[in-house]
Amino acid sequence: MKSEIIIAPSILSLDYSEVDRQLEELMASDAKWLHFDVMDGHFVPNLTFGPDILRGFKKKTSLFMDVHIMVDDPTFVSKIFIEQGADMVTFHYEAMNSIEECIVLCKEIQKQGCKCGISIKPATPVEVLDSILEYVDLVLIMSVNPGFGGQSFMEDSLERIAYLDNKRKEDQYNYLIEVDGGINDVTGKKCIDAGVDVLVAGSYVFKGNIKEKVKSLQCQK
Ligand SMILES: O=C(CO)[C@H](O)[C@H](O)COP(=O)(O)O
Ligand SMILES: [Fe+2]
Repeated sequence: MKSEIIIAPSILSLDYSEVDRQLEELMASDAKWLHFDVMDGHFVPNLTFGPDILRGFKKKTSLFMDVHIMVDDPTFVSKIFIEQGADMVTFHYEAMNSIEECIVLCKEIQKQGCKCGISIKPATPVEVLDSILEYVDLVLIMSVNPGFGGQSFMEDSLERIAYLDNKRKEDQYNYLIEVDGGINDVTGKKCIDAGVDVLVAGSYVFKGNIKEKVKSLQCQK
């Protein structure tokens, strides 16, 4: 079955002196999601947006809000962003004490009416996620070390995507597979071939013509 790839431009790379114009271009593009990177300066060495910024974006656009929290305390932070209208909250396995604790938080997020994703950094073996796969709505494979936009795609992410795609077919799970970091028209195509459903792209989309850049990433599975 063919399904459309979802493009999730990351607002980490938005030009904040031209937010209105860039958002309008984005809304006129084929992008259906907006990827919202939350960094706390501890889990990753960078600081980004708080919940008020999400509320502001919600007033401007009806794009699906894909909130990626790179924080030490996902239980506390997820609640705050759900209250401000997150449609999906994706937290990191590495920020939690165990996979059992991840499953508990996943269920709590879903109970609050939000979809839940789980993410792993490049150095974490993908198999650690096996027991949470039946519960999550999305798995996010980080294809760079989280913290900054503009880094190069790590090629071994492709095997991790293929593992999750096979597992989903074998065990009839329903999660989406998302990839984040160094995505452009070349690396994006490789990820699609490996089985990805959602491409996050920051610097690639916001440098140049946004509509054309989104289109160049969008193709059929
Ligand atoms: O989570 C992230 C960084 O931690 C961002 O979503 C990601 O880096 C997007 O930027 P780019 O497409 O430029 O790599
Ligand atoms: Fe991200």
